[in-house]
Amino acid sequence: MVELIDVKDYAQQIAEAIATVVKIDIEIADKTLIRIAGTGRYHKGVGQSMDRQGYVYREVLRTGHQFVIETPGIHPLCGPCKARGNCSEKYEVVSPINVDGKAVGAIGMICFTEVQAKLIAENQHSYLIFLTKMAETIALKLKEQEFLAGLVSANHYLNSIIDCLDEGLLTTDLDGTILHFNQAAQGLFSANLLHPSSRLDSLFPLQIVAEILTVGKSAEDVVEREVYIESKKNQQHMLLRALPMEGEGGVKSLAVILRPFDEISRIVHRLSSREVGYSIEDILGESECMCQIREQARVIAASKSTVLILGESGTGKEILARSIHNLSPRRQGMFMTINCTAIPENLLESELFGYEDGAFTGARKGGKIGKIELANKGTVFLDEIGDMPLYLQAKILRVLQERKIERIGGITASPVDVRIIAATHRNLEEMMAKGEFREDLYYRINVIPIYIKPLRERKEDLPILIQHFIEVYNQQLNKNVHDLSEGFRRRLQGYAFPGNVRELQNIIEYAMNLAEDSRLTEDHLPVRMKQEELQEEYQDRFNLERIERETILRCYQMTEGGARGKEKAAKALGIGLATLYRKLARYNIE
Ligand SMILES: Nc1ncnc2c1ncn2[C@@H]1O[C@H](COP(=O)(O)OP(=O)(O)OP(=O)(O)O)[C@@H](O)[C@H]1O
Repeated sequence: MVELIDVKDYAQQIAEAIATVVKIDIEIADKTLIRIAGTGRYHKGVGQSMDRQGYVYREVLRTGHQFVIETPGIHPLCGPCKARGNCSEKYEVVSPINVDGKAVGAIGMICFTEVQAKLIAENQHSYLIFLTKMAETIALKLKEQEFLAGLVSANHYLNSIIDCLDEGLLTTDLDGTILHFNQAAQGLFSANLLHPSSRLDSLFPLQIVAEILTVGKSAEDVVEREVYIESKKNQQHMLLRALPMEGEGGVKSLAVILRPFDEISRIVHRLSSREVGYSIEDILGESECMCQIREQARVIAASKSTVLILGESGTGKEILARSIHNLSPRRQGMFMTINCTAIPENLLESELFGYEDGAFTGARKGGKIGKIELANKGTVFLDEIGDMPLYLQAKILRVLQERKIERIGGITASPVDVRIIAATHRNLEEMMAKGEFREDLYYRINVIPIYIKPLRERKEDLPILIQHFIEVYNQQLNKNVHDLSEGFRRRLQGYAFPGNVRELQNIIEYAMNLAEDSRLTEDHLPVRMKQEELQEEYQDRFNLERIERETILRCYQMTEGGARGKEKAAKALGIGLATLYRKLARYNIE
């Protein structure tokens, strides 16, 4: 809030101007009765309190009205004054200085001679109007000062808001001269590079500057480009966004916003990671293989070394890779899955490495960042690496060796800090032997190999996995299944699960959809499983030939052997001697 004292110099000028014209002394006080301006004998007392003699002023401030005192010293208002009856003043006119209807001070004309007093008395009306106008002039100055102070504080406020931003923000006119910038922007550039009136082309490459300035031509265009800024400490990879600032009369300036690229990846990761937040505890299984894998994942998570996960489709290679990432110090970074089979070969390279502006016909303007670069400070999961074409294997090898990435059409390689986890269901050694997989890459990625056995070789994991998927689908399908028929169990136990855990999950989902009560039975199994011949173990258990061979062997072993033994065995088995000889030969028993 601006006070009268804040415009005291102006008040003094007004007081002196009036005094010069009317040849009468002027005295101005604020609302606390401090003399803030004065001429003649009052000049000395500027800054002092009028508390003990300013009784007329006090009344003017209280009422907000103008007062004319024709008999100072004996007027009733002068009652408490110590100069009462002995006052040197001859005539006094005091006007309030009103701001928004409130008296914030008072201005008075004080006569010390009879001549002055007579002059005012004879022209009282004109003098009163004049003094009122002067009071209004001071009040206006005060309002103006208040308005300016408001502007200054709004400006401070806006500056502190833009200084709060983590993003670098700068504004420029349509010719590329910098108008304004925030602290974050200043922190980005080398000393003295960024200052009011510096030029955009001293901060960014000419091509980017040209693109930024095109934004000024239309209020709708926005330009987004990657830039590398030579900052105070090092080179910084930033995303630049330029947009027009619409003002009165159209676009007169542009805003340029700079964000660190890493941060963008982190945001993408935060937004996309919710459904993929696997932890190592989500990898179920009591088999020795699974227990060892969980243990190994915990140990290797902290390292940066490449991991190669081997296993058939659906064994959980991807969830293992995600768990390793989530256990690692890189978990704040991105987990980027690249399925080398799913992406057409001609697109895979640009997906992985990105490209520069104009790298090839049809390339997007401004270029494109590749997935490996996007995952900087995170993990890249190269799924089905066995399906990666040989020429790309060479490029991946370079990333692993040099920790640098070069975009298609690029001339320089930029550093990239990613951990690679590769996976495949294929036999890379066989592929290597046939020349389908690079030997050097194989040894680079095979630093920490992890093999996940197929589900049929770790059937002891079945109960916990079945239980888990039943719980999942009880929730999803709003069911209450908690029991399995013996037949259901036996079918699953005997099944070979060519699709591994993924197939088991599908089977349970299917059965849960059909289940009408709390029990899953054989009837709920997919047709392919019901039609399936009894599976390996089952087949094996009831295989007649095997049983016959074992019976003959056990029986013959109980005899003393030789011709006599064979006779005894044939008799015990209830078959002829010739049949026994035939079967012994067939089953290779001797
Ligand atoms: N040990 C496990 N515990 C819990 N769920 C598992 C396990 N293994 C696999 N799954 C589940 O099986 C499905 C397939 O897993 P995932 O995609 O990780 O397998 P993959 O080996 O990467 O398959 P592909 O090679 O076909 O890509 C997922 O739904 C996953 O949650």
